[in-house]
Amino acid sequence: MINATQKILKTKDWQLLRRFGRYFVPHKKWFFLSIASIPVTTIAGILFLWLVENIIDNYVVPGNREGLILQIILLAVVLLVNLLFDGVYSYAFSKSGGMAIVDMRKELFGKSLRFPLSYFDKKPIGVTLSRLTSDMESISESFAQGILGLLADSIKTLALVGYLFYLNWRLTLVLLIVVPVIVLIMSYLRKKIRMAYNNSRTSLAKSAAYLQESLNGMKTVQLYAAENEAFEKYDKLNKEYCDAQNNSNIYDSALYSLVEGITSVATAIVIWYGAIQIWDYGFTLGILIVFVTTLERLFIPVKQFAQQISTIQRALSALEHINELVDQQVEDPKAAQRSQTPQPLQVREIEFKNVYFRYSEDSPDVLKNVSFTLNKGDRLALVGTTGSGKSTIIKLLAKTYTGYRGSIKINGIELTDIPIAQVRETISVMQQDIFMFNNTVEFNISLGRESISKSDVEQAASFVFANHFINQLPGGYEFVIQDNGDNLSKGQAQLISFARAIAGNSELIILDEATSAVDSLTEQYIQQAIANIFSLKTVIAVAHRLSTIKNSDMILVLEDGEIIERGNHNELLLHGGKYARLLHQLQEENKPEAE
Ligand SMILES: Nc1ncnc2c1ncn2[C@@H]1O[C@H](COP(=O)(O)OP(=O)(O)OP(=O)(O)O)[C@@H](O)[C@H]1O
Repeated sequence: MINATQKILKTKDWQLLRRFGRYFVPHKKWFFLSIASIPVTTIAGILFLWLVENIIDNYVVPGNREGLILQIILLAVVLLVNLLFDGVYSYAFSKSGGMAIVDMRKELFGKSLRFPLSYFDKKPIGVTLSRLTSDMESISESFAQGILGLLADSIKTLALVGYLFYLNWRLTLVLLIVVPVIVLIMSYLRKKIRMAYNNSRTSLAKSAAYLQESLNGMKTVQLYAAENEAFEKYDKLNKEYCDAQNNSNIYDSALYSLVEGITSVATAIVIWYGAIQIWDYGFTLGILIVFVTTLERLFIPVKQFAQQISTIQRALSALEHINELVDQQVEDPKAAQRSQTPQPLQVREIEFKNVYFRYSEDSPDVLKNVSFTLNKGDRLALVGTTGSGKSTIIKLLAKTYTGYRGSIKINGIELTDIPIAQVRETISVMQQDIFMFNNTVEFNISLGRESISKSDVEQAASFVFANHFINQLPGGYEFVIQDNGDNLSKGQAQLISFARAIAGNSELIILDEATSAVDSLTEQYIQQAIANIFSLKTVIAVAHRLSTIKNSDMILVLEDGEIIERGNHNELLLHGGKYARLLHQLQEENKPEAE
């Protein structure tokens, strides 16, 4: 049966199993305990049969009452030992498997926290979610029901077959004729099962991704009365999943029924041939009963083998999916080994030199020949129409994306040579789309970073004028912000994001200014907060506010990925080019703010 298992599993599967086998190493104690109990249960199983034969042929048939009780007690003891060690086997095996899967989940979640953001651009969150939840669950189930049973059953069956050969080799050979037939059927259906199961996992991941996206975008869905469309799309995806699942079940059932049918026919043949053996070769009744008992015992694992293989196929398919996560490059492979977070760089100079960038090989350059230099304390504003490449400059500097051509240096060191963790410690990005965690105001500012104390949080909030509104919230810093900041105004969320960036104490602040209009008091706070940040830090701002632009030392005007104008506010106004037109447009759009 082990050979059959090897045939059923391909080399790639063995590689997968070997790859994931390393998670068992720390729990090998339990694993070996379970393995050690297999010989005990195997010997107990054979001993049981031997005792049955002995009792029937030497006590029951000759009517020998003396000593029968002792034999029966022995039989019971052997059965109990068998049961006990069966229990030890399952417990220890499940324990090692369970712990290995917990470790695997922990490691992969930790790893996915360090996936490059570009990974999440390409893969819907729901897909990763489904890998870490349902695929893991599937492995855990298959592990307990598939591999666990298969291992013990294979050894027990081999021992049983050996014993049957010893009792009567002819009858045993007849019995074994069915095995190659079963193996052939299983090899044929294996591919189908794997394919069907793969399809069902993929459609589950798709529908999970859509579900997650719809729940996240619930407000938009409801406000645009798009519930029916969302429902229909989910219904379709759900049906696709159901169909894929059905397909997988059909192959599963076909496999099980075929094996069941073949074993029933084989049982009939064996009973017929066994009867002939009794008439012609003087079989004892004891051996006949042992054979009939063993037939059942032998075919139970053979039948389960089919089930176990299909469960293992499921696990392998889930492992294949999870393998994609294992193979996914993380942003900074050495980060996990570092015990301390790296020190931020003391920024003296940032230099972009002839930088070109495109998001993928087959798309056009979105940055072309971008060059500029920024010194400590400088305030740089990036302006330009939508899609001109402002945010891309920031994403490159923050190492959200790599693969630029040209040179980007901080303090003369090429960005590619600076570990990503150090870049992130050096730079704080105030994002336009602010993500709020379902947690307190304090957590949303500190983000749980150990180096940031409660007083750091309060200082940062006062520095950016967020303390005024925070103190008015019920519970102040303990006020719980709902999912994505639904119970805060846009302006308040912006102030919290300012405090979040300042609390990190980074020297270089990147401000991706939000365009959303806020009330005039909050606007005043925001402008004062930006003025405070400008007075203290080196800042690069994707600027939309006139005040931010005017207060910058240098303005870069971007168009279609290129810097078309550069200078300060007055110089650019005098020049009367794109900047002057953009400014005019801004003043028109935002009359109350224009000075
Ligand atoms: N993740 C991405 N994948 C592919 N293309 C992208 C991606 N992000 C941005 N782009 C493209 O790169 C170009 C520059 O985008 P970028 O976001 O830098 O512009 P922007 O000037 O910041 O615009 P806005 O003011 O609207 O935020 C655009 O054509 C955009 O479609």
